[in-house]
Amino acid sequence: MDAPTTTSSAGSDGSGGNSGDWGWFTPSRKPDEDRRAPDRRSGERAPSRPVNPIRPVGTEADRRAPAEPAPAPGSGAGDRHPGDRRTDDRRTDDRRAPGPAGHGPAAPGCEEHQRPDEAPPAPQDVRPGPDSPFAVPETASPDAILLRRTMAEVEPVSDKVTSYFYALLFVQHPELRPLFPAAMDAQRDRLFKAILTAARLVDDPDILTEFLSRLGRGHRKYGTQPEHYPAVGECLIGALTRYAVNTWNDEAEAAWVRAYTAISQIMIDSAAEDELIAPAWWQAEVVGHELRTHDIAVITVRPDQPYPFLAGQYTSLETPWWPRVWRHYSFAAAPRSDGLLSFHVKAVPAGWVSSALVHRARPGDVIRLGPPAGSMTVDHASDNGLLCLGGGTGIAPIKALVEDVADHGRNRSVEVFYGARNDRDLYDIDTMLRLAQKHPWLAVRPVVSDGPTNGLSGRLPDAVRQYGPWHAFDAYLSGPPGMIRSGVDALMGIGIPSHRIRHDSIEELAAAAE
Ligand SMILES: NC(=O)C1=CN([C@@H]2O[C@H](COP(=O)(O)OP(=O)(O)OC[C@H]3O[C@@H](n4cnc5c(N)ncnc54)[C@H](O)[C@@H]3O)[C@@H](O)[C@H]2O)C=CC1
Repeated sequence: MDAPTTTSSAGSDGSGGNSGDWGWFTPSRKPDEDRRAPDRRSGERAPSRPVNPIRPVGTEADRRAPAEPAPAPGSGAGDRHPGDRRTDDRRTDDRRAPGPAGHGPAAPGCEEHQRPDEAPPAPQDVRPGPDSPFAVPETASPDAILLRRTMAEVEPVSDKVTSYFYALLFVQHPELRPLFPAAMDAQRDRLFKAILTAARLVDDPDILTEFLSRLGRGHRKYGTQPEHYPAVGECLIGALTRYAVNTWNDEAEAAWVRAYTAISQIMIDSAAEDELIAPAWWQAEVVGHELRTHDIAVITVRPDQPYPFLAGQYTSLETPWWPRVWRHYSFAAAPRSDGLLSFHVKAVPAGWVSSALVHRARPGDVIRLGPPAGSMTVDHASDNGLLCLGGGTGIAPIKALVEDVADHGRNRSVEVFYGARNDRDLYDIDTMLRLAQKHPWLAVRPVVSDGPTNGLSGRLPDAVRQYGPWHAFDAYLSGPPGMIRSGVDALMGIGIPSHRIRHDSIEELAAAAE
């Protein structure tokens, strides 16, 4: 979320608070292909910890009750500065069920909940259409049909559902508030989106288990405990009950309770297994901070204990200045013998974490790292070449991949197209060209889209089309979401099949860019 999140790589720092791995899921691989933890001891399993059954919050009468227009903790008006760690303002006096008229918790931002004197919305046909993300496949199980119907109904009002969900959660369970960032802006839809993703995958147990296991492990760094899951489940059901007025009934509720119970169980079990082999987070001291442009820094850190990862992966990172706000960054170097890790960070407008890392962090500061994640890694069993497109700071994991190929000594052909808006933004070109001088199997081509250059002009995908042939190459893309989208289209257009194209989750990159 972040309080439960993840998948692919990153470098993401949108504005607002969030944490975690929620939105990062691209179901690209089956669990047996997951190479997330190179040193994971596969045989050892933690005993399953049964999840408590969840109990729906509220009653039929409550559903129609209005919300009291008071801000919920962390919801705008009531928010403190996100850096403020105080937790002494828990609204224990508000600890009551979402209640009869006038006593229910307000959704953040005082959103318009239904008033008691309003007629309930007329029942409508809310069956998901064929183009809906919640379209019901013919093979769907009865539970999946019920879940998808609910989702299709609440999706257009997901903002309200999410606000109400968090209002319920923080009023009913104030003890959970400190697990979340002080400012909830970006966090708000992460948890809910992840729940919906899980519910959508309910008929695909392999992918669902992979997603939830990653999520469960990723939640350890937020301090999530097994006993928190029923609380979240109750409030989820409470929010759905209120907003899925057309599709909610006993059957739907039972399906959601079953789904949520199964979801929680997988997350709890994977967290328990992970506890046996890895810390919930790593502390890392900043040992190098190099400002490459006015807004891009290369930061080197020393973890307090060994940090196993693969080149091409990313991690989540929390700074001391914005507690509980986690951002994703890719490792900018392959694993090193001295254990140091490096990141490329661009300060984006209203990006709290990125701005702090670029303009405030200094050697000696201590940050926290979550576990490694992402599947944009090199298949060392293949002889294919690597075609790499790195846009802006998206060059960071590409550099790590190049080093990884070099470390494996197989001299596979690697062709890097390094895109930037202008020459000045090619902040890592010297490093990349040095690598190319050292390794005859590596070619690096700078591509500048918005200004004069002595190199290639235009957009990365167009530049790639001018070269090739690429039929014996696997493709790796890293950069802004628009570049990934157009890059994937271009590569598929020139005949590279989708299973040989790797990139981080576009959804997450897009969310981070908001
Ligand atoms: N720092 C890190 O570790 C990582 C960062 N990222 C992501 O990379 C991005 C880097 O942002 P900036 O450096 O500001 O890059 P930018 O916005 O300056 O663009 C970099 C390159 O991508 C091209 N590009 C941008 N939009 C495009 C589109 N719609 N179609 C085709 N080409 C397009 C540009 O022409 C330029 O060549 C961020 O979204 C970040 O989340 C991705 C992976 C790792």
